[in-house]
Amino acid sequence: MLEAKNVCYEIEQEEEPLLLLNGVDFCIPEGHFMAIVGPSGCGKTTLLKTIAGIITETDGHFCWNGRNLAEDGDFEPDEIGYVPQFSIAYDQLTVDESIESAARLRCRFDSEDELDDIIDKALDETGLSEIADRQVKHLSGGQKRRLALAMELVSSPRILLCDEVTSGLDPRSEKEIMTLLHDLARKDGRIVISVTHSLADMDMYDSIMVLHQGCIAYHGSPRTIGHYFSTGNLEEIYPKLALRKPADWKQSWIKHRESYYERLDTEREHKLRETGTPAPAAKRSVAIADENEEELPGKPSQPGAFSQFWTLFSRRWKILSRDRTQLMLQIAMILIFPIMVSLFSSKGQEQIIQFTAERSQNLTTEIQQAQDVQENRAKVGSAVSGIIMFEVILLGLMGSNNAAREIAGERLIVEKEKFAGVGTGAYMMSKYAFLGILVLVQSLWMFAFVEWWWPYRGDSMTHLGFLILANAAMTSVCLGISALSRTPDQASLLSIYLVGFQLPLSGAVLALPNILEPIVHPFISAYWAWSGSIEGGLAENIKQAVRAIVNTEFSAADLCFYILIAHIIAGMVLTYIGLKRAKWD
Ligand SMILES: Nc1ncnc2c1ncn2[C@@H]1O[C@H](COP(=O)(O)OP(=O)(O)OP(=O)(O)O)[C@@H](O)[C@H]1O
Repeated sequence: MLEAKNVCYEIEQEEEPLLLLNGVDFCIPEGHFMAIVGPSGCGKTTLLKTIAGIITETDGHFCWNGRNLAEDGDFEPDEIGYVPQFSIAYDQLTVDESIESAARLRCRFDSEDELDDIIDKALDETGLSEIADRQVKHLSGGQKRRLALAMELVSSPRILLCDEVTSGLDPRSEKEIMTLLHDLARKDGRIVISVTHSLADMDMYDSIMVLHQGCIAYHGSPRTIGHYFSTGNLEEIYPKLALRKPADWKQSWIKHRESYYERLDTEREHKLRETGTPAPAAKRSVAIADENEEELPGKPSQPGAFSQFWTLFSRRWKILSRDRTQLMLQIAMILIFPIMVSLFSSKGQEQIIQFTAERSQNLTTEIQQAQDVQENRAKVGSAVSGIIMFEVILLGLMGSNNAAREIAGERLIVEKEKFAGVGTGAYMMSKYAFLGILVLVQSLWMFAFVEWWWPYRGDSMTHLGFLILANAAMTSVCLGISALSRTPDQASLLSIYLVGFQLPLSGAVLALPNILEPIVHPFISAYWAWSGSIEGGLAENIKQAVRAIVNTEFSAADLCFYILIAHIIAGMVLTYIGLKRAKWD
């Protein structure tokens, strides 16, 4: 039994308190199918979110089978299912894969056969078996709603909360979804609460709650709603609500509540007798439940963190492999960026070869050609510095492209999956593992391709290490931005700015004013990768040539290494903080 006891939800708006839920009281027994209706903005979704625990009531509390959810802990993730207004399935996956992914993330099972049974049951209950292999992007609106329900059913929740799951559907699909919800309430004694705008087929519900500006104006049988509002036409209820203040409706309901609840009890007992189900001890209106009520047997528990990580990680690869645009962009960047560096490097190559050759000749020849060497040295220094910085900047750009939308672009799905029990750590590590592979492929290919055209003069492995770190640092920081941003566009914009500032603020082109350098450089990963690669890896004569043309001080390779690692860690911390914060809106 689910009870609400004087639940209020208040927010501050323009420094004024605004009561979105005003003393909501109700009691819903098992196997009950309830609609929450009311004019737009009356607080339906807010009530659903407080029941789900997505937002916390500012006064009052909910009880679930006698358990005070505010004091004794919220619902377990597998006790409650929440079908939001937005889609929670990836377009690139099939119906079957979406349900499988939901099941792997939410349920612990002993064998693949058990998993198959869970998936088949969800497909069967929602009537999706025949289109199990169809991709989500090809589903109709009604089929998508069914899929959302199927993804909730994998954990056999005792309460199913549905937010506008019939909105935008044609009358036939709407009826089908309502019949499905009705049947789901009848099965396993599940409570199904459906927020809806539609006043069609109200008879299918066991009870209807009418909300008016956060107050309950009515909660009772669909057969008595017309009598309560003194109208034979349900469409007239909303205009009638506007005729009285919400507080008056609330008082009126409190006065008449008991008699309407008794009628609801009678109807319920009648229904139970019809279906041959024994009546539970507690009636809905009395609000007394057995605190020691047993859990339904056979409920699957949550899977471990590694299992969730692996499901998320493999799902991410599957989505990438089927997302043509993303895949083509990745391939284009991986292939084209190194070609760009190599093309630009070809001009400096001749001088570098000459310069290196001259240095290897005997001393007398070198002195004779000293003037030429001086000239060449400037060209070589500028070419080597430019090529390394070009590689670093392009890898930074790839890093930003890798990560900027990675979390912000699927934020609502993340929230939904967290709500269903997916751990923040598992989610975060799946992103780092996925992006880590991209970083390695991008950096290795950039290094190998450019190396082939323009062999690095010095310790190539050090150079490679700094290229990987440059990409990893930018990827990690941009993932942090993505986790903290409100929208994918905001995350993209911030990340692009971050990349855009790397070159001018690195000091590779023009030295920064002395006063700014120590303040700005710690945040510029391109500086540390460029500096580390030059200081730590280049042959001494080339290093001297670079030093001669750059006014910026280089830092020791060890320091560059540690600062880039610090950038990666800072990105991880930001990502964790961003993921921990709930961002449903
Ligand atoms: N975080 C918030 N800040 C300010 N106002 C809010 C916030 N959340 C909700 N509201 C306001 O509270 C009221 C109730 O919102 P809610 O989404 O619960 O309404 P609803 O009945 O579900 O509306 P609809 O039927 O249009 O979806 C609305 O006026 C909404 O603008």
